[in-house]
Amino acid sequence: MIAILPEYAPLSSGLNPHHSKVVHVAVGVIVQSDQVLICWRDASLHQGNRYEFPGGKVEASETPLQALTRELLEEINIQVKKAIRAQQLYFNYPEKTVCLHIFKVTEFEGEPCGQQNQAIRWVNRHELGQYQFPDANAPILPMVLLPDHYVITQSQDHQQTLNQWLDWHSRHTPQQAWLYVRHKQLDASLYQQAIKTLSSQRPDLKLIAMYSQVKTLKPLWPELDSAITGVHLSQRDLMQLDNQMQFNDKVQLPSSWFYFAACHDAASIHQANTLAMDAVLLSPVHATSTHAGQAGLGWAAWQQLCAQSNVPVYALGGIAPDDLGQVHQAGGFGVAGIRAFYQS
Ligand SMILES: Nc1nc2c([nH]c(=O)n2[C@@H]2O[C@H](COP(=O)(O)OP(=O)(O)OP(=O)(O)O)[C@@H](O)[C@H]2O)c(=O)[nH]1
Ligand SMILES: [Mg+2]
Repeated sequence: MIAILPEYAPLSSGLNPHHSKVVHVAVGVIVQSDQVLICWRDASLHQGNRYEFPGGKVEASETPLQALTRELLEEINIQVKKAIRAQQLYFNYPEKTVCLHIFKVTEFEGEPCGQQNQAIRWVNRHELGQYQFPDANAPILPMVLLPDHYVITQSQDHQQTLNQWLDWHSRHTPQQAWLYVRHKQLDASLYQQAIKTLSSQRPDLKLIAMYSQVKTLKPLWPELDSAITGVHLSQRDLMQLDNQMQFNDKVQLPSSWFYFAACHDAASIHQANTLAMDAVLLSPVHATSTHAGQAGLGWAAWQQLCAQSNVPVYALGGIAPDDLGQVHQAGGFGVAGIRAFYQS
């Protein structure tokens, strides 16, 4: 969901995040199954007379997470127990530049209650678009729809026909999964067939198509828009795009899609920030048999790169669903993978 506006000021535009004029704000998107908590923002406040996610300014002595914990206690009287680092949104309002440190809060103690008489309400995460938020908030709406798990198709083995490969994925992919349909050997028409087959056999899945295939398919197959949820760019695809304008103009892909990009280094993360990808897959955490000869980054290097991303980061490369807690500890958002993610 490319939501970039000229007011968004990613690091690459020359804005220094440590510049004293940037107001750092910790913001909590509190999620309980499909419900998200929103609060009314009084008309007297900056960007008031709208809904907001609770939070406030980070004080000089605090980390964003400490500020989040303090603000959520002060504003809605809850104790944050688990907060996942999700996004950093730099935005130039006419009056000031803010950096919103967005956390997804999944565990807390206490019953949320407006401590400044502000109205609060739980709304369905699919219906957030019906409410008006401060201008900087647009990328939060797609973020709350992102899954914890991002599943990638297995490679088609030599003894398998395409139909057998599709059948296998139809039978083994978990319910409601987001499935990246990765198949480098198919030409555009077979790839289209594969997407059609999977979306009819498993309408519950959210299919992510290869960006390189979609560029060719798009003019030929208008229904593609509704068959897939998003596209996945390789690091190479990502680095070949010069700027946002080029991305939208050249390929004319719908802005309602989710854009995922593979990243392996700091330059590609920087590019994903600039192009406002919805999420990145940072790999490989560990060496794997699918990418023989490629060394793993290891958690320490992975965490350092992850910290440079302004968009949600999935860990990929020798990762299993059980690693989600460790990924959150390292500042990541979700887990991605191949073998470990299927049902037997
Ligand atoms: N809390 C919050 N602030 C937001 C959001 N989106 C957004 O642009 N902001 C901006 O972030 C800035 C700081 O937020 P705030 O007004 O909550 O700060 P605060 O709780 O420390 O308030 P205070 O300075 O009155 O004590 C404001 O300029 C506000 O417009 C949002 O969703 N939640
Ligand atoms: Mg506040």
